[in-house]
Amino acid sequence: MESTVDTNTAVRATALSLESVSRRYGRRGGGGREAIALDAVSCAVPAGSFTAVVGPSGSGKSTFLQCAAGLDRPTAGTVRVGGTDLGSLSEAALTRLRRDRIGFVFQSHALNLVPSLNIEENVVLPLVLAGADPTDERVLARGRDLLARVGLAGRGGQGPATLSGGQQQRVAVARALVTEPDVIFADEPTASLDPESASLVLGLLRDAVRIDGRTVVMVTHDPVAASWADTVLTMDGGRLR
Ligand SMILES: Nc1ncnc2c1ncn2[C@@H]1O[C@H](COP(=O)(O)OP(=O)(O)OP(=O)(O)O)[C@@H](O)[C@H]1O
Repeated sequence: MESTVDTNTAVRATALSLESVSRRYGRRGGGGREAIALDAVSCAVPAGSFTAVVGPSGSGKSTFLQCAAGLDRPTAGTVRVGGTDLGSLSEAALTRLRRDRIGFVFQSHALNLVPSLNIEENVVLPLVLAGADPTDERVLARGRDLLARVGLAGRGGQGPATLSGGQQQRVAVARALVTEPDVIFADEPTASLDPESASLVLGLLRDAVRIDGRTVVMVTHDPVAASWADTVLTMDGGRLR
């Protein structure tokens, strides 16, 4: 096992930190000005909190999430997840960190789940990718427990296509919880849902924070969704307001 988790309590109390993180994009074809999607952004997200990142279109929300979650590498600055400097990791180590210590819920339920796997297999997929035996009773029990938690007990043997969009997003939340990650990143998780389904998904994310002490960072353009968070970070022109 890699000893990447810092045992210093002060460090562990911050689940995610960005220090002067910038992400610049060169103009296509090389001419003209570069785009500064993130401009020296610094913030510290405490463990066990629910943070929403809001702001107008093009303000840098997606770039913030991509850099914070190790899906993109910043041009400058430092991102730490659970005390680990993502910039110090090789691509392979970064992939392992994303798999084991970060949970993801994406915007489109169609993109979240693997259609060829049943619902329970989707939930335990991060454990199986990390080497767990999918037939191990403890793995199966964990999948069943999480499906019950998101209100889908007994549906594990079905395919994702048999569920509504809102139900599929609840499966995605269950999967994001399965590894007990340091941070769960949610990118517009309710964008394609009706208000009732959206409330169920947001309630599950809030419970993950309140009951399990998980840390959730959610990008949204929806003020109602943002109102479920403890802290709202507002982006404007690549900066935090
Ligand atoms: N691959 C890229 N190449 C060039 N510019 C980019 C690229 N990705 C993003 N940008 C620019 O960076 C800025 C921030 O984009 P970003 O997608 O992070 O904003 P956003 O707040 O998530 O927007 P939206 O709410 O519309 O998704 C925008 O000006 C965008 O045009």
